[in-house]
Amino acid sequence: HSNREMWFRDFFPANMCPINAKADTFYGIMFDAGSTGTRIHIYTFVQKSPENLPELEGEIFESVKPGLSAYADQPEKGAETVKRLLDMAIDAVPPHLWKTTPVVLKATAGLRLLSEEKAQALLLEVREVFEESPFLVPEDSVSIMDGSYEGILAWITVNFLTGQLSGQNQHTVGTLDLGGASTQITFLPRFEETFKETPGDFLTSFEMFNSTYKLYTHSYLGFGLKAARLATLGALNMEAVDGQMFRSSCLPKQLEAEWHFGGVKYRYGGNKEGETGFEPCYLEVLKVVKGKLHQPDEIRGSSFYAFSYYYDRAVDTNLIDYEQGGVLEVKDFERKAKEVCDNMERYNSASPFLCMDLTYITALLKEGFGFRDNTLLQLTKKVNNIETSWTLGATFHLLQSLGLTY
Ligand SMILES: Nc1ncnc2c1ncn2[C@@H]1O[C@H](COP(=O)(O)OP(=O)(O)O)[C@@H](O)[C@H]1O
Ligand SMILES: [Ca+2]
Repeated sequence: HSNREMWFRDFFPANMCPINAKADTFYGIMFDAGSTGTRIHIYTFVQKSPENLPELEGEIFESVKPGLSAYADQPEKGAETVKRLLDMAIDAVPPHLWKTTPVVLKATAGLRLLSEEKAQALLLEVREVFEESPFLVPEDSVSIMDGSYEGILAWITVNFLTGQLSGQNQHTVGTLDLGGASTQITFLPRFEETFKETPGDFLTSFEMFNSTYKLYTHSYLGFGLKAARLATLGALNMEAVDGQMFRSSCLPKQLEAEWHFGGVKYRYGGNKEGETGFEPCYLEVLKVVKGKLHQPDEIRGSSFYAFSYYYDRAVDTNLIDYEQGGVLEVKDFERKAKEVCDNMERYNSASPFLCMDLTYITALLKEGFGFRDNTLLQLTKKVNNIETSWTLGATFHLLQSLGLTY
């Protein structure tokens, strides 16, 4: 707009100015290619004045299952799922803003676990879908995200949404993300001790909104909930063994079934003659986590935000409400694990993996990260109606790199 057209701006409060209402709205499209599903987040921002940060106005969210890695041998079909989601953005973004709206896809642990060749074939097909769209396709718009970014960006999202990244008196909160194939822990250390006793590759400096944050973050590949199921069954990285039956005391005795993950078929079942229940199950699961994770002393007493499968399993067992979320203690997961595992017949109609999943979450929190029984977990799916996902942090980072914000 020329200055002449905008002369009346000064006569209106910014948010009532008739031109402001639309002229300074812009969009960002971020795809989360997770191991269990692909999701599109279309964010709307409003730049109310040039000297302030743009404000997040809203989000449109949609998802499909399974994830891209399920199309390891049909990359074109995989990219087709992305195209269908991108069509939503065509409807959501006004046509005159298409060519300035960036679109980016970041894949997480599902693609990290595929062979380089298969992963690249998928990414290439997705890139073609983007190039054929009317949106702005930045360099490197389709990639596998580094695990440490996954944690950092989720931390940025949660702390931005809870208002901890603006103004003084920042009381940031740590984040726990439990995906299908990997799990992340991220927090801002308060004690010098933590920096001293932490391996260097668990610490990253990150710049956002004119501040530098030195964060503790790590992504454990193969420690997501579904990968942990395979590890517990002894089936992780066992692609070669066809038709083998994997048994566990964490599954209903009479169960025999098949399961597809990452394009591989697994047969699994309960301990027909042997033991079942929480005690033997906990011992099995313990083998997967014990001694495998770094335990920062500082986190033992502090509270964390937890989402993804922590949230889903807490909902499944009525520990929290699906809409509201809630606050739990680590020991609540253990109590539920015992209840479910020691009464497996009663929970048969739910997922046969419920006992194993809850037991794994308990072991991961206690023996993996070293949390106390009474550590508080804030379970949230949305804050102010925005999904608590790394995608928002990634979109801020993207806007920053495009010079649209700082
Ligand atoms: N928009 C979302 N925000 C936060 N978590 C989500 C969202 N969509 C799905 N999830 C959760 O992510 C978990 C699945 O992890 P996923 O992202 O597929 O695997 P990974 O992170 O290991 O690649 C599920 O618990 C699912 O509820
Ligand atoms: Ca994820």
